[in-house]
Amino acid sequence: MPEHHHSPVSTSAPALSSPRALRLGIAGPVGTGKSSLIALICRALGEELRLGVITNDIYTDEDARFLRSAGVLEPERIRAVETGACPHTAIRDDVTANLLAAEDIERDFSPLDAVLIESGGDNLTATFSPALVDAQIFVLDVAGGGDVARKGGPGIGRADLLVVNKTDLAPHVGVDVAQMVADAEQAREGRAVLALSREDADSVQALRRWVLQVLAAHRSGEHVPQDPGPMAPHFHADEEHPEGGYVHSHD
Ligand SMILES: Nc1nc2c(ncn2[C@@H]2O[C@H](COP(=O)(O)OP(=O)(O)OP(=O)(O)O)[C@@H](O)[C@H]2O)c(=O)[nH]1
Repeated sequence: MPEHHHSPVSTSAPALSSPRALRLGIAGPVGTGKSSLIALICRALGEELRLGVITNDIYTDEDARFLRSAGVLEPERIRAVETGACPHTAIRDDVTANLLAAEDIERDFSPLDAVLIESGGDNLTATFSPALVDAQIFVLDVAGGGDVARKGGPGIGRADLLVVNKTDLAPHVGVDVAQMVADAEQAREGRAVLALSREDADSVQALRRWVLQVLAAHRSGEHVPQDPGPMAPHFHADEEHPEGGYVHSHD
């Protein structure tokens, strides 16, 4: 056999010249609407962009199943990482499982424009490592109270976009959305804040524009991934533990 052989891969366009998919993280406390926001992005952009989704849950693939049943993307384009432990670890300290999932989905559906990665867990300050995502959205909702945005934390203060979600509920929970957005803008020193509701088409359009803008900046090389900083120490419930759980941090 000769030493050399012809590669079936075209050599005219080196793979490195096309930037890989934008990896966009979505974090935020439990129930603020992360899965729903991913569904909104898929509905608003699924026709014009090639998308993939990765969800993180401790022991289930519940979020992935919700998104598959919402019918916003082909089911194969939605994958679950079961973290088996603190889901924040899988997006912050040991991102291996998520990186592998991102690389797999990018390869299987090549080329993809963006991969949306949903954080699991319940912590108010969960942040993604810039080793995993190029940009991140932090989601709060009005039902969590108007004060949350003002109190801040790494995700709230320094994510690329802060979403104040479910604004349609504001009148029912006595929250002044304009005030909550103003407080958030102050806590974020002018970084982007978006008041969102799935009931408000204009706000969904604004979310769509933001994603397209970040994608364009990622492709042109203008976008520089930021690290919002490690999340604050937090409590994990654990039945086996004598005190019912333990506090740990991701420094
Ligand atoms: N009124 C209203 N409800 C919403 C909106 N977006 C999401 N929800 C509801 O909020 C609840 C939580 O939404 P999810 O998308 O499951 O939230 P999540 O953050 O992914 O939840 P976990 O994965 O459990 O952390 C669901 O009952 C949604 O239907 C919204 O814009 N307005």
